[in-house]
Amino acid sequence: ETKSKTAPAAKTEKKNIDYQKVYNDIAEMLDEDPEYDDGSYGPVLFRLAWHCSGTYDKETQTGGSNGATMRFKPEATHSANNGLAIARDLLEKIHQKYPEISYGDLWTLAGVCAVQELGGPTIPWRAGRQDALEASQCTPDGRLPDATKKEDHARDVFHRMGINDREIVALMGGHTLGRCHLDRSGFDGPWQEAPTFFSNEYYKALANRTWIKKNLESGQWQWVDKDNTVVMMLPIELSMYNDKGFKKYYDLYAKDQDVFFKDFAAAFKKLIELGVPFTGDEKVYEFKRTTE
Ligand code: HEM
Ligand SMILES: N=NC(=O)c1ccncc1
Repeated sequence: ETKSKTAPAAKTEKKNIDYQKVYNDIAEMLDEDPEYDDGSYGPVLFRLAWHCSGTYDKETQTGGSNGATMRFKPEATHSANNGLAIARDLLEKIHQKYPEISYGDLWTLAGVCAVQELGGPTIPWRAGRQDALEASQCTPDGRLPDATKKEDHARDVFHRMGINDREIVALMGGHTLGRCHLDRSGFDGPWQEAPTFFSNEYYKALANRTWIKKNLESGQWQWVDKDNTVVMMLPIELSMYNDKGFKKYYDLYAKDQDVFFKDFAAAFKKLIELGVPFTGDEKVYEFKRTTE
């Protein structure tokens, strides 16, 4: 697999981009349509940041957030990325206001903003991603995880990125936000009852709810809570929860939200920085929304 060609490594820092203003504008946009899903664009923006990063392969050093190759087919229209044009189109409005920012920096900053503004931990972020000039050869096929598979598939996908077992379980807590959509993935519903609040409820749901199988009109099946069938889990998620190597971390995060927040922030920073050619002298931001 060949790396996509990126623009000359123009140092993004020298473009004097006011990243605080970009952050504030993204934060402002999150709840601009109260009718969208559960009232926030945060979850779909956060999913974009993960999907544009989760294609990384540490052996071939291909994929990842550098390049923002989801702007091009086949990635843009791949079924694993169904629904993410909503996020890319929302951020295109921000990019028109700040055309100097790379798409990879914009998409990952939006993921950080979504988590932080929805109550999650502070995630250190730095600029340095360059826009690819053309599509990458690495499509999501086999790179992003398949919800219908089992825990060994999850390990294959994340270990390929260089993400270890504890980091995998921490990152799965990202499902505390948002929901599945039948018309995007064929699955349906949220993982917890407050899907626009970042918390450790995802782990508590796995530990405390009683799960039964539900067949879906898409032809897929998923787990639903016996007592509240709105709340769901994907097939792979109960397989992961019951895996001996993963279970101790699920139990830890269900008991201690502070440890989850600390581990999630570190793991998500690692994920969105996979494969990015940082020089090492980029400024590291820890954003708080400001009103300038
Ligand atoms: C085994 C790994 C994973 C699998 C199989 C998986 C699968 C899925 C599926 C099938 C959906 C539903 C998409 C839709 O119908 O809209 C989804 C949504 C989502 N995923 Fe994952 N995911 C995984 C890991 C992650 C990770 C690591 C994160 C972030 C750190 C993440 C964040 C999200 C978010 C925020 C949503 C909701 C998006 C929305 O509300 O529009 N997922 N995931
Ligand atoms: N978060 N992961 C996803 O949204 C997803 C991953 C793979 N295939 C479909 C959807």
